[in-house]
Amino acid sequence: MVKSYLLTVGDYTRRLPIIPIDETHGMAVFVLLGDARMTHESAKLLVDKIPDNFDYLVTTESMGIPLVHEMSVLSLHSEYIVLRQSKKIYMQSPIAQKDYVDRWGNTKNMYLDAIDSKRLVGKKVVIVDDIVTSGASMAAASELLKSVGAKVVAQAAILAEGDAVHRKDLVFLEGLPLFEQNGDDFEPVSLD
Ligand SMILES: O=P(O)(O)OC[C@H]1O[C@H](OP(=O)(O)OP(=O)(O)O)[C@H](O)[C@@H]1O
Ligand SMILES: Nc1ncnc2[nH]cnc12
Repeated sequence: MVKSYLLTVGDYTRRLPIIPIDETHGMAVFVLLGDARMTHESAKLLVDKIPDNFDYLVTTESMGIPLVHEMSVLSLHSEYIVLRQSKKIYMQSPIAQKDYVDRWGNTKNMYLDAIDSKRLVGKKVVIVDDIVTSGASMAAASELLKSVGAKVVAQAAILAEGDAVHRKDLVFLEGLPLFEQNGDDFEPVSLD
């Protein structure tokens, strides 16, 4: 019985609080933003696992941003691309991946600045995120990138949560279980 979950990535261990996500399930909350050591460690390990030969790392805001920044520095790529969750006034002709359904059942959009889309035509990209759960964000990013002519050569995340551990098309560092509620406590759902 646990109310927190100990996660180790490389040399660092974090105690993740478990919160209820519905009446019967819980999730261990992994917040990368602000954790410079974990970001650096994860970036170092992920860079070693993705193909060497790519043009851009791409992420969806927001938690993936520090990670792709660090991975770009480590892999000697001077630029990276961020897909936005809202349309910004300064975006010129933003390209939208519309109405994808996230794992909470919410309808979301994803936007790419047309300036970035021009840079991506025919380029090899690696999509990076902090965590993949339902895969909805990664799938929407992949569709959007392919629609502008980029070639997705790998998909990578620090954590694969729940059933995402079984994905063969995902490079990841660690599995993170989902949890079943048992009274006031939570038990991890097996990742097997
Ligand atoms: O595989 P999925 O079910 O799509 O879940 C994973 C996504 O959820 C989180 O992002 P969120 O949309 O919560 O935004 P954030 O990065 O700003 O926290 C996380 O950073 C991933 O992008
Ligand atoms: N376990 C988790 N912690 C924080 N954000 C998430 N988004 C999806 N799964 C998450």
